[in-house]
Amino acid sequence: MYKMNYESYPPPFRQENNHIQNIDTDETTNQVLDLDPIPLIDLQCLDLDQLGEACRDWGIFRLVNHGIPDTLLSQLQDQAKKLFYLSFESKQALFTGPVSYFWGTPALSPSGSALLPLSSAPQNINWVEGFNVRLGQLSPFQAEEPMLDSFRLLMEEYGMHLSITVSTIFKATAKNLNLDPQKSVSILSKSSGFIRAYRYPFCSKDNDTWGLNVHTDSSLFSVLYQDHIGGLEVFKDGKWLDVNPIPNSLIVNIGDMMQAISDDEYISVRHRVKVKKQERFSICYFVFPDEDCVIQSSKYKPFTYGDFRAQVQHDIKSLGLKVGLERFKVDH
Ligand SMILES: O=C(O)CCC(=O)C(=O)O
Ligand SMILES: [Fe+2]
Repeated sequence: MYKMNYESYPPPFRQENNHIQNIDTDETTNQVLDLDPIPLIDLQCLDLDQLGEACRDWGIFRLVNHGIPDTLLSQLQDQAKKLFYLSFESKQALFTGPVSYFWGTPALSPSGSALLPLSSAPQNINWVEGFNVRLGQLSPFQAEEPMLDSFRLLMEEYGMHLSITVSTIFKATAKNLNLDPQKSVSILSKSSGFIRAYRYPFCSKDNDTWGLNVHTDSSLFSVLYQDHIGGLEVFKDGKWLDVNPIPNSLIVNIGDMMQAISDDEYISVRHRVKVKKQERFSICYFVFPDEDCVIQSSKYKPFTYGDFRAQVQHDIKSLGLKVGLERFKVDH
């Protein structure tokens, strides 16, 4: 049971009724939601055709029997919440090194700081704050603040579980796409993943404020654990669809790197996050190819993930948006 804490919000997110809303009640947690049409993949009896179909037609699927202990997921969520409820000033001061704090924009540099100063476009602020966790650099780091240190340990454990899960999925997709096993084994980086814990603050405005604007992920795969509030939407056949929160399941997205590797057979799904009249928490894991691994395909010029990331960062700084794979198309 948590109570909202006004001081924990970045100042632009502080609205008059922040203090009365958002007492996490058990009724909402136990709410049973209808299953949406998002494909369901069972990791314990993985069906390659079903998986391939989900990646081709949807670019997103719901993963069940994923093997990640429920207790770990709920501990992670609890610990993230505790950290989000610290005062805004403490969060700004506390998070340095491999765990950084951000708000108002999801566009970060590789070191985890905001790419653009928020003052440059206050009207485009994303209604979100988060912790960015660089998994490869987590181990040697020990936080003095005990709460942060437990968070670090949980993140490390979660990252280990997820790298196994994602590697199983990646191998299955490589088979489904008939990729050369020798080559594909070297694509998935063992060290470059990162995790983001998000809080989408309560928002009373019903205007064009978004938690996250429409985007595709740059990753190979992204794996999302979301709470019971909802807000994530995916674009499918010209329409936006809600991705309902279903207990004990994870959401897997295909990202741009997987779309390129698959020669555009798989879709890097467009998605966005709506703001709600309740706070929402989610935790997202992203996995990438090694920075200097060359991605060969018939649709794109050979490029490395390092090239891609540099281009995305350049476009965000100069145009204010990510152009993405279009930049690397053969006939561009
Ligand atoms: O929080 C969510 O539901 C989605 C997060 C997301 O799309 C992202 O971090 O790229
Ligand atoms: Fe995303």
